[in-house]
Amino acid sequence: MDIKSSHTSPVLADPAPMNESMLGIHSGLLPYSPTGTAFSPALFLTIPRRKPGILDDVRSSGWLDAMKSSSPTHKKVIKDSSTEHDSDTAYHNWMLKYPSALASFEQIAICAKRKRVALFLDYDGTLSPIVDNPDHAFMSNSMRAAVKNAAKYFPTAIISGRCRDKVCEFVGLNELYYAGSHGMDIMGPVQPISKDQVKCIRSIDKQGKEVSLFQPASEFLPMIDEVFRSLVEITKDIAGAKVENNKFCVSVHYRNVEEKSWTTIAQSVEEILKHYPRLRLTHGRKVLEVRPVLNWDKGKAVEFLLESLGLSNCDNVLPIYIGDDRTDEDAFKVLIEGNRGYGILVSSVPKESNASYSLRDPSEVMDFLKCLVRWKKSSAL
Ligand SMILES: O=P(O)(O)OC[C@H]1O[C@H](O[C@H]2O[C@H](CO)[C@@H](O)[C@H](O)[C@H]2O)[C@H](O)[C@@H](O)[C@@H]1O
Repeated sequence: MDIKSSHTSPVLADPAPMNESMLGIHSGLLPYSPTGTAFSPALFLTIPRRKPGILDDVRSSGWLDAMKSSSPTHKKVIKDSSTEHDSDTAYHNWMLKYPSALASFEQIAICAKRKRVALFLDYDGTLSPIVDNPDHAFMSNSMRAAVKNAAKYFPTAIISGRCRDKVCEFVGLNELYYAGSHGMDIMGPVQPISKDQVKCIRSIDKQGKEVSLFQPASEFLPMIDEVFRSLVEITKDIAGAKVENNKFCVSVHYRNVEEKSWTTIAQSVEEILKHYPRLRLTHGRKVLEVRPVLNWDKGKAVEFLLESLGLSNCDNVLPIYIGDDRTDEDAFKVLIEGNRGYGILVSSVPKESNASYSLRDPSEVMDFLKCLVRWKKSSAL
C-alpha cells in the first residue's frame, strides 16, 4: 500500500501485483473527517469523492482479477514436464532479483555483524502453511521451537492480519510481542512517551507483565462488529464462504467457494461496503479483507514496535521482516526505503515485491530462523 499525496490529503493506493490489472479498492469510499478521536489526525486518510450512488461493477473494478490471482503459492496442477520446466526456469530467474535468504545467509550475516537483529514475522503462510480451514492453520511444534529459540536472541514480534488473541493462541509463546488486525492491535513493551502523540493504554498481560496496548482503530469496533454480522448474513447461502471477525478488520474467505460464485461473493461484499464509506477493502490470499480507512498498516506497526523497543533511529539495529502476503509489502517497503533492514518474501512462485530476499515456504523460514540462532551463538564465542 502506498500513501500518495493528492493535493492536501494522502490517498490510499495498493500496488498492482505481477500480472494483475488493479486491486479493487471499494468504489464508494467517500471523504470523512474523524471526530472525537484521541489519535493523531495523520492516522486518518481522506479518500477522493466518487460520483454518489454509482457502484462499479465488480468485474470492471478489477475485483475478479485480483481474486483470481490472490493465492499465487496455490500452484495450478502441472500437466506436463515442459510446463514444470518453464515454471522452474521462471522461479530461478525471479530468484536473481529476490535471492534465497538461506543461500545468501553469509551476506546477511555480514550486514548483521555487530548489529542488533529485530525479527518481525507474519503468521499465515509464513509460520504456518496455508490450509483450507483458517481455524486449522496450526503451526508445527518444530516451528514453535525455532521461533522460541530465535526470541531468546532477538526481540521478536508477530504481525498478523488475524485478531491478536487468535494469533497469540496459535503461536502460544509468551516471550514475543504481538500485533493483530494488520497492526491495528499491538501489545508491546511499555513506552515512556510516544512522539506521535498516539494513545497507548497500559495493561497487564496474561503473565502479569505490564504492557502497552496500541489500538488506533478502536473507535471502529462497533462498526466492524456490525459489518461482520451483515457479511455473515449476506454470504450465508454461498457454499464455502466464511467470514472471520479479526476485531479491527473482517476477512471474507473464498478459498472453498467455487470460482463461478466469486462474482456473487464480491458483489455481496461491495453491497455491504457501500454503506460504510469509512471502511475499505484489500485483497489477501483467497480472502477479501475489510478494514478501516486509516493510515496504519504492517509497515507502521514495524516502526511503532521498533520505537517501543528503543530500536528506532539506531544504525546498529537490523530489522528483518518475513512475510508472504500483500499486506506484508507495507513492512518490506518501510525497511527497503529507509535502507533499514531486510524484507524476506515467502513465495514458491515469482511475485513482484518490495522484499530484498525470498524463502520458498514455511519450512525454509524455519531453517532461516535456525541459521540466525546458530550465527548469533557462534558470533558470541
Ligand atoms: O497476516 P497473516 O497472519 O498472514 O493473516 C492474513 C490472513 O490469514 C488467514 O487467512 C489465510 O490463511 C488461511 C489458513 O491457511 C487460509 O485458509 C486463507 O485462505 C488465507 O487467506 C486468516 O484466516 C485471515 O483472517 C488473515 O487476514
